[in-house]
Amino acid sequence: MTKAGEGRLPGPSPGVKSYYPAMLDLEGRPCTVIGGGRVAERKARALLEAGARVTVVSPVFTLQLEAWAASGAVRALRERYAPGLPALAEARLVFAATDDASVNAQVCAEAEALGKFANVADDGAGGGFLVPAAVRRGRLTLAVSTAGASPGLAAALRRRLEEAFGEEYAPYVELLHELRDIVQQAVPETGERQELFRRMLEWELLPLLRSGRTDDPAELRAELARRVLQDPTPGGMEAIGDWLRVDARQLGYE
Ligand SMILES: C[C@@]1(CC(=O)O)c2cc3[nH]c(cc4nc(cc5[nH]c(cc(n2)[C@H]1CCC(=O)O)[C@@](C)(CC(=O)O)[C@@H]5CCC(=O)O)C(CC(=O)O)=C4CCC(=O)O)c(CCC(=O)O)c3CC(=O)O
Ligand SMILES: NC(=O)C1=CN([C@@H]2O[C@H](COP(=O)(O)OP(=O)(O)OC[C@H]3O[C@@H](n4cnc5c(N)ncnc54)[C@H](O)[C@@H]3O)[C@@H](O)[C@H]2O)C=CC1
Repeated sequence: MTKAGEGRLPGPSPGVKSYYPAMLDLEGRPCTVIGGGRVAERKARALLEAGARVTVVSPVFTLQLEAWAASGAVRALRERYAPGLPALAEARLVFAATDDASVNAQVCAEAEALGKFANVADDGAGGGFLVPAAVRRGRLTLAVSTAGASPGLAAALRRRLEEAFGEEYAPYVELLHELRDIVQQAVPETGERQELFRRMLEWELLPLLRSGRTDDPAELRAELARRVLQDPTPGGMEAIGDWLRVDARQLGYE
């Protein structure tokens, strides 16, 4: 560990664009996509998955965007982009996804002037933020970005992550979340809590949760919660680890 004041000042490596990774809560927040093609549809889909209020602006939409508009999932404004658009002024995030580079640049400039972050489909360096390729497993998100160097590589790595981190991670993370809440209530001392969390990560839960291996993740969660509450100590966590191994053997994995 370096002492305060020592070493190189934090900053991007020379010559390499260094983006700041963040998880945005867009639930209920207005976001506007300019354009109605394939790329606009992909951006709109990700926004809907995040619970944003989505407006799309374009004279023409894909069939999927049309369907979302008809069902009320998105608001569709059938017009070409022009500066001063209220849907842009009210948006938290702006996406320029038309096939016209000059329109995308205009959208980007207007968003910038209004102090908004924009994503520009044909100019990664332009707008303020990029969209990474992402794998979602419940509360777990794995995101990959190449800072615009190769979106195809980001997508390929996403596919590899999808294989390596299966659906079982969703109940796994849910389980850790629930047990974490329990330990936070039961153990007042931070250092002790950290030790328990560390040991929980050593439990062999993932093979148990892999599809078809345990009947009911909620039942397993309840049983683990009971055991954690009974003995919230490092020894208790060790004992649960042993119990899980025995259980795993009974289920026929070892
Ligand atoms: C800069 C960025 C801006 C942004 O859009 O945020 C951007 C820009 C551009 N993409 C282009 C092409 C393609 N993009 C994809 C796919 C994705 N592109 C995404 C993000 C980003 N793309 C941002 C950088 C992300 C990063 O690097 O970190 C993903 C990850 C997320 C998403 O869009 O949802 C999503 C994969 C999702 C997934 O599969 O999981 C494919 C593959 C496909 O379509 O299947 C191709 C064709 C193959 C190829 O060209 O590689 C072109 C050239 C257009 C042209 O030449 O005409 C530009 C413009 C330029 O490079 O300047
Ligand atoms: N960032 C990314 O992931 C990718 C970006 N691209 C880039 O994104 C651009 C768009 O790609 P696609 O969606 O496949 O094109 P597309 O041709 O399917 O769709 C273009 C859309 O822009 C709309 N549009 C055109 N002028 C407009 C205006 N003045 N106001 C509002 N809407 C307008 C059209 O109505 C159409 O809906 C491409 O030209 C390419 O440069 C391409 C592939 C991936």
